[in-house]
Amino acid sequence: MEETIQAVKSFHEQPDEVKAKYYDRELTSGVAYSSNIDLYRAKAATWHDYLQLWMAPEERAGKLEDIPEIVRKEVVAWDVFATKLAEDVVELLCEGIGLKSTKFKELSCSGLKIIVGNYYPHCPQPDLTLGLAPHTDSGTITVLISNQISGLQVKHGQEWVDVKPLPGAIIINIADLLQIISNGEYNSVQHRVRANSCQEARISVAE
Ligand SMILES: O=C(O)CCC(=O)C(=O)O
Ligand SMILES: [Fe+2]
Repeated sequence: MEETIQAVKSFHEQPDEVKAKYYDRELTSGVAYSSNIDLYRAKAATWHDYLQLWMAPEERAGKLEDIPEIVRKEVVAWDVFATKLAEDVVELLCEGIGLKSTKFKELSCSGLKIIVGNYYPHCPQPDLTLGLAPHTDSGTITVLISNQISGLQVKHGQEWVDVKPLPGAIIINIADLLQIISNGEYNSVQHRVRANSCQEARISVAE
């Protein structure tokens, strides 16, 4: 976990010329490095950069050599770990509503896997924007880790609630597809990230 976060940090802290090779706003396959996803839609630029890596299905995933070397080993290891964890959690969620444990896997039929390495640099005017705008994730579930800088908030009723970073913690977000295939028994969680007011960058990795 620590190595994955550190590798994502190292990628983002390289000189712009190195990262520019990966700059791409077409996010439908392979490897793309970009910043504030809603650049051309939102009124205020959200304060974050990200490295997006398609890991599956095979026809969308880049070749192993296309993954920037600075994160390659860590990201591949994280993919194995997070995939197994996600499968185990999805089975438990299935059993949790009285279905046989493989039911969601049969229904989700997506097999999409995307790793996003987020980087939230210090924002000099954090009251004027967000790190990442409110959204729900599109897949089944998201496995999320971050460094110890706060910022993630989830919507609970009408309130935005801070998710306090805990050392070694892994966050599981229910996403849209699971809400659909569970007939709304599980709700896709709205979340956002505050602009980072700390001097140290906030790093998160979502898959
Ligand atoms: O940075 C975070 O904690 C959340 C990231 C996130 O929501 C996402 O990548 O979809
Ligand atoms: Fe998200």
